[in-house]
Amino acid sequence: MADVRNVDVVVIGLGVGGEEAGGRLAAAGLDVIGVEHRLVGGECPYWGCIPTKMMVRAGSALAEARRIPGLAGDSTVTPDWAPVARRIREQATDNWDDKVAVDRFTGKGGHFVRGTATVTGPGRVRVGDVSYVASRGVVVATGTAAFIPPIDGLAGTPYWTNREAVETTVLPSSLVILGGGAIGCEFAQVFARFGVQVTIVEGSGRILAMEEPESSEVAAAVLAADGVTVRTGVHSSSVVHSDGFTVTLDDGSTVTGEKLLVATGRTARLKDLGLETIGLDPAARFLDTDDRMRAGDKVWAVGDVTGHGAFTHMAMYEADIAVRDILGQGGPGADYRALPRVTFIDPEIGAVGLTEKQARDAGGDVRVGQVQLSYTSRGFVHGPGNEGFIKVVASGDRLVGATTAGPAGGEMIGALAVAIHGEVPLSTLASQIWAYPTFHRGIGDALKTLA
Ligand SMILES: Cc1cc2nc3c(=O)[nH]c(=O)nc-3n(C[C@H](O)[C@H](O)[C@H](O)COP(=O)(O)OP(=O)(O)OC[C@H]3O[C@@H](n4cnc5c(N)ncnc54)[C@H](O)[C@@H]3O)c2cc1C
Ligand SMILES: NC(=O)c1ccc[n+]([C@@H]2O[C@H](COP(=O)([O-])OP(=O)(O)OC[C@H]3O[C@@H](n4cnc5c(N)ncnc54)[C@H](O)[C@@H]3O)[C@@H](O)[C@H]2O)c1
Repeated sequence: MADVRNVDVVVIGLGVGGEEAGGRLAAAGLDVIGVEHRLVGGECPYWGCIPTKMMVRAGSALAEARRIPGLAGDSTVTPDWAPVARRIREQATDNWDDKVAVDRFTGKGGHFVRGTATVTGPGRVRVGDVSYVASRGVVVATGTAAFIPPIDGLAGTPYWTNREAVETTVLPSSLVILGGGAIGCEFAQVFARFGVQVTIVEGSGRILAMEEPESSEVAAAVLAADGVTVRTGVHSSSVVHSDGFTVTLDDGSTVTGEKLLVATGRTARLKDLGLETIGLDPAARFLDTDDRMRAGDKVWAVGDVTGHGAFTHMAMYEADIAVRDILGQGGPGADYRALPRVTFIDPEIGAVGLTEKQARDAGGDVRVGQVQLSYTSRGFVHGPGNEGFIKVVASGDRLVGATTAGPAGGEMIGALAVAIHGEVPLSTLASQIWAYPTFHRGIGDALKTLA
């Protein structure tokens, strides 16, 4: 007979979104159960954003040092993975121990339960032998796992996902990466800069296919300059592992690598959650939500599971909306027009809102402006490492999308996100003063070319 406990809210999954929602609700005085079966904090701090950006930082340091000749003298660069692996263990992940994060949650008044949660009915969640009955409701924040494509021979081989790639203390001599999205490209550049022979196999016609075609071109050029082989428009038909991996592609060619990293997208963790007991489809790719993050009666969903964009800032944003709704505080509902994202290769590729194609498909009077970063004063001064561009997409008298690729591309995009979020008229942007000689002054140049 299960032990039954009455509470206010159960949060399933204490990753980025769940920890934010649960912590805030507990701090507001609700009786909150937070359930996590792995590590509190989720993918971002342990196998995602934080450790991978430490890797990117290390790779960028090597690249900058290699740019010294011609700019500032001579340099000899000897890459060593040991400090990167150490920093990931000691500073990012506490060796994959979440004590600090658990204390952070309980310090706000949340009740932490380590285990796997299953929904058993409206407002009801079971963890082990305990059934929780949540009077206010349940927040589903179970995130995503790496999607493993059904490639002949792949299952059962010791392939890497992002988790093994982050945890590695020893670099392979060669690496095949399946998938040229953000994960594939970020890892490819880092590992290549540390001397690994990297091959990306991307099924679609271009890497970073979700972004502007110009972003894909810049990414392909800089990855090639770092020694990465990029194969696009080919899928792998089979994988064989013996000493290393041999991947056969559907054009009959093969690529080989000591290791194989699968970076072909993510799958929402919804399957074994018991969603059918509350009238939701466990086979759905993502959970449909309204603008208050409600997925059903007394059920909220936040973060990667909603499919609005697998980003930490999205999980935090949606958690905030759900918290306000549960607490009856009102405020603005979800608005995804100004969703920013940054692919952390060098140059960083920042983007916000719609691509040119998405804007044209949506109809309206679409105009586009663009400037190459090397044509701006700051890009010229910067010299080596100044690859990139700024592209702005307008519909009517407002911006609806933008891309900022370049050094600090991820910082530049902030200005354009404000313009889109705040619906700033183009005439107001045109009269703005942009500091000289900054990279972001190129935004003013790009706006002048709108046509
Ligand atoms: C390699 C990589 C790099 C990334 N880099 C960036 C970046 O630079 N910037 C950025 O914005 N985003 C980045 N992301 C994406 C970011 O990590 C995710 O968007 C974010 O973690 C989503 O948060 P979440 O709360 O939705 O899910 P998660 O962080 O995945 O958390 C979900 C939690 O739920 C738990 N859980 C699942 N099912 C159950 C259950 N039944 N019972 C109990 N617990 C359960 C899981 O163990 C997990 O801890 C990256 C992702 C990867 C993989
Ligand atoms: N900097 C960041 O914010 C950051 C970094 C990493 C990840 N993320 C998040 O994680 C998500 C997942 O990243 P991702 O790169 O795995 O997914 P993705 O969907 O962005 O890219 C996956 C790529 O794999 C390709 N692909 C799929 N099946 C394939 C196959 N069998 N063979 C070859 N190619 C195949 C797809 O065409 C696609 O281009 C991203 O969408 C992003 O939201 C964000």
